[in-house]
Amino acid sequence: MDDRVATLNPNPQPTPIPKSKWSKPMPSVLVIDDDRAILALTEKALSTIADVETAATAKEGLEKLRAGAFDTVLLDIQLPDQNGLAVYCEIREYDRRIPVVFMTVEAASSTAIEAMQLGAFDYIGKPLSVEPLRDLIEKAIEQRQISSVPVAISADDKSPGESGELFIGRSPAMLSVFKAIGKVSKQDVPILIRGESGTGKELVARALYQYSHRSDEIFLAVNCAALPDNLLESELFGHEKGAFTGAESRRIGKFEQCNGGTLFLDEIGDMAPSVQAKVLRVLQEQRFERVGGNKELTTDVRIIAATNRPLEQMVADGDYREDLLYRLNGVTIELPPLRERLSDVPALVQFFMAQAKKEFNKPDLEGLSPEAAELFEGYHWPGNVRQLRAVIRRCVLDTVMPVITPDGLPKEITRIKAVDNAPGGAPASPETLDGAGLPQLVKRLLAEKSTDVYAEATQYMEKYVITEVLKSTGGNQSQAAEILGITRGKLRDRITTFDISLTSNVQIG
Ligand SMILES: Nc1ncnc2c1ncn2[C@@H]1O[C@H](COP(=O)(O)OP(=O)(O)OP(=O)(O)O)[C@@H](O)[C@H]1O
Repeated sequence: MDDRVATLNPNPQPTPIPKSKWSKPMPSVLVIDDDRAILALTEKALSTIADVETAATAKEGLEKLRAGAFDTVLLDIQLPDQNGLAVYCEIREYDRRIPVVFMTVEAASSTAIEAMQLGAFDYIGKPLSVEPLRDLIEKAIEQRQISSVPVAISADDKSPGESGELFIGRSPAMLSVFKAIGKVSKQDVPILIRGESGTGKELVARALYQYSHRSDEIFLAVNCAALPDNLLESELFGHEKGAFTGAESRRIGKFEQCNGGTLFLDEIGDMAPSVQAKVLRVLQEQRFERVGGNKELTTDVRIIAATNRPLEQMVADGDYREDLLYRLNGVTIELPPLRERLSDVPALVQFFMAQAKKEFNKPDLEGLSPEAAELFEGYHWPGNVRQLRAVIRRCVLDTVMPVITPDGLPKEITRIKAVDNAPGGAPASPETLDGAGLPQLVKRLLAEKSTDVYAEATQYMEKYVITEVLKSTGGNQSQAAEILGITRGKLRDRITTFDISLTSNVQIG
């Protein structure tokens, strides 16, 4: 280890990486309400996540909107000089991609519901509570960033400009991906993006949207794995009042809200059969019903879907509808894992290094030493580009030297040569697979300055839980799936992913 580093930092503690959730330094939010107390409250509540501008009338709000560049508008439903819906229509006219969140007095006023049918982002009831407000506005800002930060496709060194993102790739595999994006973005057909986690599927979705004929229309994203099945159905298709316990008013779903626009369905492999059937119908006929409703609604939405799941295998296991796979699979863009295109690593390193140097204000940092660069190009990157980006950010933040040497790299990268260089193979974990190993694992990962603590700890827990349940069923996978509350296909998927051996881990046979 380098002496100077040791002297400067004898007991290295991982330094928290500042959140750089947004591509711009600080997003901006416009709040329009005639109640001064609400303006003061929202300004204070949102000041940690955004620059907040306020306006007390519709006129003032619309003037400010046109003069500034806002990422979200928080709008009172009833203003002294104009009705909220009319104001919404003017905002929409100006830029229909700015998310608008309504503040309502009744739980769900008919105006708010009408506005959502026209594409408003959401509504929130008064009196406002700080946490839910902040969460909702964060979601709205994220939506705005996803749809409006330009994704520049680059096979060379061109800069993305001040606020854009660069989609890097020079390998033949990535050049084919770029070609495919160019070819299909203007065709109004559903597209399925496939690839492991962290390979850039969301970037492809955003590029497809931005180069499409619908680029001035709304773009909404739904992560199908993030919601339980019944909530996902209601999120996508909406529900009627009284459709289920807790459905106190009508709710507009994403398919209705996104009419005319593009809907990005992330993790489309993680949908219950009932939701799969409804999505298939929208794909075939552009028709659906709200949950608990019998009125047939039509929508004109372009679907871009993404998954990292083995859909063909899931069809074979009876966990996924073949007709839905067939519909989705018409146009597919396949993103190869980073280990299969290691020639992209130098350009990615250069790009993320430049970003991190700027962000952490380290203009004198020269880059990676040749030995460190070689390790980067020899590593198998199980977390793909997301992991590479996180490692670079961590290294840039932590280094006190002008050049990053192997000593400054996380152990999983330097260890790899000695431990396991097999493509896709995860480095061996010294912790035993009993629940007690978790604190030990987290401690080790922190000491190693890992940039993948969440994924590694979650995998450890998942592997532990699945192994224990399999033990309890004597290796019977159907029973185990039932007890775990997951499908057999998902269980099989996990057994393969975590390399759970029924003989050595579960001790069957
Ligand atoms: N080729 C690339 N060039 C530049 N940045 C990239 C590239 N690929 C991925 N990234 C960056 O890596 C991170 C992960 O990408 P993204 O979210 O698109 O992956 P994903 O495949 O959608 O992952 P998941 O399946 O986990 O949602 C993002 O910060 C993205 O900007």
